[in-house]
Amino acid sequence: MQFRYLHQVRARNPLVHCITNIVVTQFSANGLLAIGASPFMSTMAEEAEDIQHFAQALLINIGTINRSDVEAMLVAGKAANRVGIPVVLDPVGAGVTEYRRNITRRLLAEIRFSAIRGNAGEMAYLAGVEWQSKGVDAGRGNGDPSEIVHKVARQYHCIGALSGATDFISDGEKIVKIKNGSPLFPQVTGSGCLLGAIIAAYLGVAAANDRFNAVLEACAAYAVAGECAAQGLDRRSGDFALELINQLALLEDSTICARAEVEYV
Ligand SMILES: Nc1ncnc2c1ncn2[C@@H]1O[C@H](COP(=O)(O)OP(=O)(O)O)[C@@H](O)[C@H]1O
Ligand SMILES: Cc1ncsc1CCOP(=O)(O)O
Ligand SMILES: [Mg+2]
Repeated sequence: MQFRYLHQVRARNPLVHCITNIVVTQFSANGLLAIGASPFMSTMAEEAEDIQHFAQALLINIGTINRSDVEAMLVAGKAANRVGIPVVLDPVGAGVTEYRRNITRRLLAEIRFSAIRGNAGEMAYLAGVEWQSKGVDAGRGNGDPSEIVHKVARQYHCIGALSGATDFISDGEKIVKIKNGSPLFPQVTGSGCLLGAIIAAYLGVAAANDRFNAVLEACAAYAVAGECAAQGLDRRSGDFALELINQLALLEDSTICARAEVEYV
């Protein structure tokens, strides 16, 4: 498989407007800088419309959402849809409380998302598949992740990306799995959220008819960077968080090409 989007991201330095959670804001911004994108973290409804006129992509992440964030997300999301830039949803903990279920329903009804990225629990909730999520973590379930991601992509007319030990990506027709990664990823809070931000950066440089490949490449690049970062670290998850940022900065399309284990399902 050819990998070419990382080069595009570095060449074009897309501005990614992130309305994200307070746990991960700095980590996400540093990860975006490392990959070659330009983060703009703003949660103000007052400027949310203006930003869409100069940003290349918008990320909406509901991890620690409050009332004013919801307002900013709706203003930003609708403006991004009007302007035509891609919008990514990270439905953190979407199904676990009535509050999050209501907000998720509203966002999905009022905004068209180009991609939705979540862990198995979050994506199973969106697909209406039985699953035991554990707060913001994936939890446990018997559902087939490839069916879940396919269902999310079909239902919301977007690219679905279900992350975990194996990542699954679908456009509602094709389904691909990526086996790269590291067990240190789930030991670092914000590692899923950063993937959502990087997907937004990749979509920010992709043509509208090539979004499946852009999301696939973003997931593969990120998982490969994690694999490189984990080398020799044993269980040192603190070092992994730092080294992941270093490896995103050092990553080359040729490394992704040599290491990525991508298979059609
Ligand atoms: N057990 C694992 N082994 C390898 N990679 C993993 C594992 N769990 C998650 N990942 C990787 O971690 C990144 C973040 O995904 P994930 O942990 O599912 O997100 P979240 O933090 O939202 O639950 C993805 O690149 C995924 O491939
Ligand atoms: C721990 C936590 N609590 C609310 S949001 C958040 C961050 C979740 O980040 P990620 O899904 O990337 O681990
Ligand atoms: Mg998450």
